[in-house]
Amino acid sequence: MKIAFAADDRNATTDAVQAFLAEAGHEVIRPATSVLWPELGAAVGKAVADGEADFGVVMCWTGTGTAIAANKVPGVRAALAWDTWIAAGARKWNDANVLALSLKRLSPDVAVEITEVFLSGIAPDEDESANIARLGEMDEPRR
Ligand SMILES: O=C[C@H](O)[C@H](O)[C@H](O)COP(=O)(O)O
Repeated sequence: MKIAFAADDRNATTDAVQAFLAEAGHEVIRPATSVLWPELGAAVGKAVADGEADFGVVMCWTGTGTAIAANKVPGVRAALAWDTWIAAGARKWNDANVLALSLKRLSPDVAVEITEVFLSGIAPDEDESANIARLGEMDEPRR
C-alpha cells in the first residue's frame, strides 16, 4: 500500500517504523516539508484525504499533536494508538485512516507491532452499521 509518513523527531522508534514500512513492501511517501507537528500532521492528512496515500502514519513526542493536526483535514480519521488492541479497534470501529504514534513512549518493537496491526486491520463491515452511521454523522459540520 501507499503510506504517507512523517515525524517531528528521529530516534530508534521512528527508524524502526520506517524500516518496517519499507520491509513490508509499502510505498512510503513523505508529503511533509516541515518537521513542525501541526504542519506535518496536516500534510500527511491531506495526502490521505486527497487519495495520494492509502493510509498515513504520523509520529511526534506524544503522538497527540500530529493526530490533532491530521484530524483537522476533512476526511481524515486519525487515531492515537498505544497498543495493538487500540490500533485494531481504530480500524474496525472508527475506520481510521491515519495512525498516530508516540515516538517517546513506544519502544521500537511495540511501535512496529502497532503499525503492522493497524495496516492489516479490517474496516467496519455490515455488522458495524451503527458505527458506520456514527462515522457518517461526523461528516456534517458541527458548528
Ligand atoms: O503533540 C506534540 C508533540 O508531542 C511534539 O512532538 C512535542 O510537543 C515537541 O514538539 P516541539 O519539538 O515542536 O516542541
